[in-house]
This record gives sequence, structure tokens and C-alpha cells, in this order.
Amino acid sequence: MFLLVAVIFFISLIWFNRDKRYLPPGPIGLPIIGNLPYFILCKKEAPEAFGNLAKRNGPIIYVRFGAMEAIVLNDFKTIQEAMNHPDLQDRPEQKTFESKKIKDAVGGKAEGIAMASGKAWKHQRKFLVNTFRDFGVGKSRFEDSVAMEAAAMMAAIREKNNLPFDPQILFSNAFSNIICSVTFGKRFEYYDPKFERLLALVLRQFEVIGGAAVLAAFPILGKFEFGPIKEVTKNTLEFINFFQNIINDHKSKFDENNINDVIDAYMLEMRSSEVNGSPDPEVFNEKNLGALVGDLFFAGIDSSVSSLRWALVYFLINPEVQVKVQTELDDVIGRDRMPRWEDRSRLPYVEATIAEIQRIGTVAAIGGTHAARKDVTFRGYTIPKGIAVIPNVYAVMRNPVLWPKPLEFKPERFLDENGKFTKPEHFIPFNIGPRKCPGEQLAKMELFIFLTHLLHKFTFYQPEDTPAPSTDGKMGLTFKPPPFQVSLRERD
Ligand code: HEM
Repeated sequence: MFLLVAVIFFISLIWFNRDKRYLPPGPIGLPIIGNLPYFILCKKEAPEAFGNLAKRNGPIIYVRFGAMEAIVLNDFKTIQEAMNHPDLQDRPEQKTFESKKIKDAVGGKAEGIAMASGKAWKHQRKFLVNTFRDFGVGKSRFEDSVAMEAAAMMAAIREKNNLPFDPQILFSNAFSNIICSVTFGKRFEYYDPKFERLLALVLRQFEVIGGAAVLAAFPILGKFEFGPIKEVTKNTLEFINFFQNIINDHKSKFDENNINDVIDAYMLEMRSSEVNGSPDPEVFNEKNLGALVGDLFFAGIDSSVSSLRWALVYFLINPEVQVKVQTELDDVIGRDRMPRWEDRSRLPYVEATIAEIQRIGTVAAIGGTHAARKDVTFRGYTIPKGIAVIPNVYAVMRNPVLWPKPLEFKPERFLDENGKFTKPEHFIPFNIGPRKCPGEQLAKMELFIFLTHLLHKFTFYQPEDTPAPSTDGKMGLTFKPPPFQVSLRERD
């Protein structure tokens, strides 16, 4: 009996690993579950575990979890080539949101930008990039909205009366409000119950989505809708309801001569496509609008919140860097006014510090999963149609050849011999290629304004009797620091 089981096991092992002939090397997978045990047993977060596999197998590796197969790219040149490849710009099919309940609520399949492929992605991405440009998002004329939100957040910080606090909620309030303003032209007071509910949902969704994605890789488990998948479905239905009310409100007040936000601009595009047949009416419709609004929330909040939290973690551990940033701000800007976006070219140490936070924090550690539109031959391997292609940006940002002593927090690595800010081409926090982050300019402005305004007014330090914050990031929707507490003093 034992012999029979052993024979069946080995035959299935060979069968499940059979079609690796043209695929890159990787660890041998078990039947059904694939490489899941490796990732559980190695006790590392996925980006680091991929990097370790690459040390043994070369920069391009193949891994499998249940039905989800992935090719992971672990060095800069490979990522650069793949992310610019015209046939590698799709997204893999999304099983996490496959629930019938979600489809019923939306009236079918809804595609925004972040998870879309083909023409839905191409047209809507172009729309978003143009709309951001027209509204001046991430440009000087948008600065006042960002600065106002930073001021509201600092007022809320002062209400903590010098008691230690976890910055997660306040940062989430602020960055959510910026996305609300861009998307539907409204910001909320921090204690508005509607806003508190929305924020709690957003934060919870960020927490459970990773677990749901793992379960969804096993179609049989995914069908039963339990645990995280059930919760993701429930939260998504609540989001749909929230966004739909806002869209309905915009519909009732729509005025084509008064386009104020992304939803207005999208409705104008829908009108034009109804009347002229261009842009494509199959793409610009209300279902996809809802999905696009959701994308802005999921892509545009957690990444900025986690970046600013990494900033505080590294300032608490390296107080001398915080002092240098404050000294540069005081020397260049002075104490009588707040720093402005246009000041940044005169603040090389500030720019270098923000870059170093983005490098060492690497919030988009596996920076955007792509997929092949058709079978692609890449560096002698086959990337089969639909398979996930993961750029391991974390491995690039911590490669000791590119960044000597990569675990040390050293803003100076971004300064040249004349003290000018400089960044090498392998610095890719927003990924590269046609699919790179369309919110890059906004994110850069948010980080600059929030960081400089906070350090202009406050000095952060580790609360007494608490351990130093951990730099061991955790993978959720983004790569983020574990919760920590911070204290501050108001500067003179
Ligand atoms: C520090 C902050 C941010 C970082 C590090 C970041 C990074 C990224 C990365 C790595 C991707 C995947 C690119 C790819 O698939 O190749 C992405 C996609 C995206 N990001 Fe960001 N992002 C940030 C902030 C924002 C903000 C503020 C917004 C919105 C206003 C935004 C909107 C998007 C959207 C819509 C996508 C999907 C693009 C597509 O699929 O074509 N991001 N971001």
C-alpha cells in the first residue's frame, strides 16, 4: 500500500512539473499546491523569498501556487526589458473578485485600469493620464489642496496632546481625502461617520486581500466563499454601494461646462462616446467608471500611507537624518513660511532622503503584476499567455551591487560629489514601462509636502519605554512597516 501511494505521489510530482521544459527554473512544486510549502516554511515575505530563489536559480524564476503560475524577474535589466515589452502589458485574470454577488451588483464584469487588460486598459489609462494633466494633478496648481490636507492632519496630530500615537489612521485620513478630492471633488472631516466607515473598510480590505488572493489561487476553495474571500466580497459590495451613491449624485448634477473631478470628466467621455461612437462606448460606461473609482482608492492610498510610515520608522532609528533634513529646511526656507513644491530643487538632502525612504521601504515591492497577451519568448524561455509576470522591485532596490550596504539608511547615496540630488536608472519605485504608476507625480508631491511640512513643525522621536520600530516589512497590498508608536515635540 505504502509503495502504491509513493508511486502515485512521484508520478503526480512528475506530471505536475511536466511542462517546465521551456519555463525558467524554479523550485520543484508539489501536486496541486505547487510551491506554497516553500513560502510557508521559509518564513520570509514573498519578495525576499523570491530573491533567495533567484540566488540559486538565476534572475528569472518560475513558481506556482495552486492554479496561479508566475514568472518572477529579479534583476533590473530583466525587469526593464520585460516591463517595456509590448506583449507583457496585460494583467493576469483576477480570481479574488470573481464572486457572483459582485457581478450581480455591478451588472456584469467591470474593468477599471489597475486590473484591466487590452483595450479597456489602454483607453481608460489614456483618459486618466489626460485628466490628471488637465486638472494639474501633481503640478504646482494642485499643491494647495495637498498642503491644506497636510495642515488638517497636523491639526489632528496636535489634538493628541503630545501623547504617543500610531500614525496609520491619521495618514490614511489625509491620503484618502486627497483621493476623494481628485475623484469626486469632496473631502471629509476626519470624524465624519461616513468617512470613518469608508476608511475602516479601506484599511480592512488592505488587510484581508492578500489572504483572499492566496485562497483564490485554489479554485475549489475559492468557490466556497469563506474566510477572507467572503470578507473581500462583503467589503467590495459596500464599496460599490458607496461609490454608486456618489456617481448617482454626480449624474443628477452633471454640467458639461463645469467639469471638476475625475467622475465628471469620465461622464463627459461617456457622453461623447454615446454621441460619436468615440472613444469606444464598450469601454466608457458606468460599470467601468465604478471600477476606476475603486482603483484610485486601492492604488492611491495605501502606497502613500506606507511610504510616510516608513519615513517615520527610519527617522526614529536614524534621528541624525531627521536633524539634517530640518537643518536644510531651516537654511533654505527659513522658519517664517512653509516649504513649497517649487523649493525642491534647492533641497537636495530632502530629495535624497525621500528617495532613500522609497528605496529601502519599497512599498510596491513586487511592483505591479503583469501578464502575457500571447505566448512570448523571453531570454530563451517561454512566458505562456496569461501567466503572471512579477517584477521583484524589492530585489533590485536591495541588490548590494547596485546599492552598497543596502540595509543601511543612507540618503547620501542619492547625492553626487557636488552635493546635487541624483538618481540612477535602476531606482524604480513606481516601476517602469507603459504601465508604470500614473499617480507618480501626485505621489511625489504628497511625499514632499507632507514630509517637509511635518518636519518643519515637529520633531519625531521614539516614545520612552517602547522598543525601536521594526524594519521587517510585511506584505499586504503594499510592503509596509508593522504598527508602531511615535512621539513628537513641536519645533520653535
Ligand atoms: C508612493 C506612492 C506610490 C507608489 C510607490 C506607486 C507604485 C505603483 C506601481 C509599482 C504600480 C504598478 C505599475 C505596473 O503595473 O507596472 C502602480 C500602479 C498604479 N498606480 Fe501607483 N503608486 C503610488 C501612488 C499612487 C497614487 C497616489 C495614485 C493615484 C492617484 C496611483 C495610481 C495608480 C494606478 C491607477 C495604477 C494602475 C496603473 C495601470 O494598471 O496601468 N498610485 N503604482
